[in-house]
Amino acid sequence: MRSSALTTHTHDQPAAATAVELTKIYGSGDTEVVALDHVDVEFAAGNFTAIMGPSGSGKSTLMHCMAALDAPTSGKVYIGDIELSSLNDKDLTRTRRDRLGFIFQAFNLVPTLNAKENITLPLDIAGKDVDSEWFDTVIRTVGLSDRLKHKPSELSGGQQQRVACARALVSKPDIIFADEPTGNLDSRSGAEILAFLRNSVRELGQTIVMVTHDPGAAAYADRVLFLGDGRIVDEMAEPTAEKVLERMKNFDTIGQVS
Ligand SMILES: Nc1ncnc2c1ncn2[C@@H]1O[C@H](COP(=O)(O)OP(=O)(O)OP(=O)(O)O)[C@@H](O)[C@H]1O
Repeated sequence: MRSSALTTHTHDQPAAATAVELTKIYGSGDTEVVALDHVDVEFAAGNFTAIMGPSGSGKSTLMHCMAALDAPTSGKVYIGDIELSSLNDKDLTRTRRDRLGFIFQAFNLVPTLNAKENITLPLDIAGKDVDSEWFDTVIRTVGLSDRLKHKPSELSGGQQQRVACARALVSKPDIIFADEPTGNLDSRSGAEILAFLRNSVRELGQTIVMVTHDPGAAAYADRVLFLGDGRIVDEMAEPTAEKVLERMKNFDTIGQVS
């Protein structure tokens, strides 16, 4: 069992999350796969970052290690100033619950609960009060005011993902990790979700890290990180879909087939 002492880490600029020399190796011997190879990265607070790269480049592994869903082989991950490997299981669960929000490709809603109940579920489980003013702001941001009594089966895919976005936003997490959040949506619903995520960064000050394969989705971010073979090989500020697509094409020309 690890110590529960919190290790502090000082930054020149406060970052919502930081990886230092983050390495993840799956398997051993002949079957060893280096999924992340000494990755150093900071995710600035109040920023929207997209992570792109060919299939197998380590995007999901990076997100899972940053989000305390998987443990690194070596290196450190910080959420704010908290170093994750310094936490015992209980503190890790609490950190995940209190400081992190998640949006997945599959909406992961509870079918028997209505939209409002799904949105407040994490707070209810944590025994925390719902800040009704904040709840209203979030609901307005994601445009769900007239759908709160509906069960997931009575909502479209886009509406269900809006519920998942609201659920992630409502507890005011330090950072939201989104894994292909528009992967199951038609392009119009996907664009709506991306606009909500963008708005939540601009208007609510939310920090978001999103894995995507879609250059159009990455263009909503402030910054795009490009992973190749478990390393950050490039990054782009003020991305456009065209610029991201061009950059992704370069991966193919150097043999990293997507
Ligand atoms: N549980 C695991 N066991 C063994 N190898 C794994 C495991 N998870 C991931 N890998 C390997 O680690 C590498 C990185 O995988 P990862 O899923 O992070 O890539 P990705 O960029 O998210 O890929 P995709 O775009 O296809 O989802 C791949 O070679 C993958 O096969």
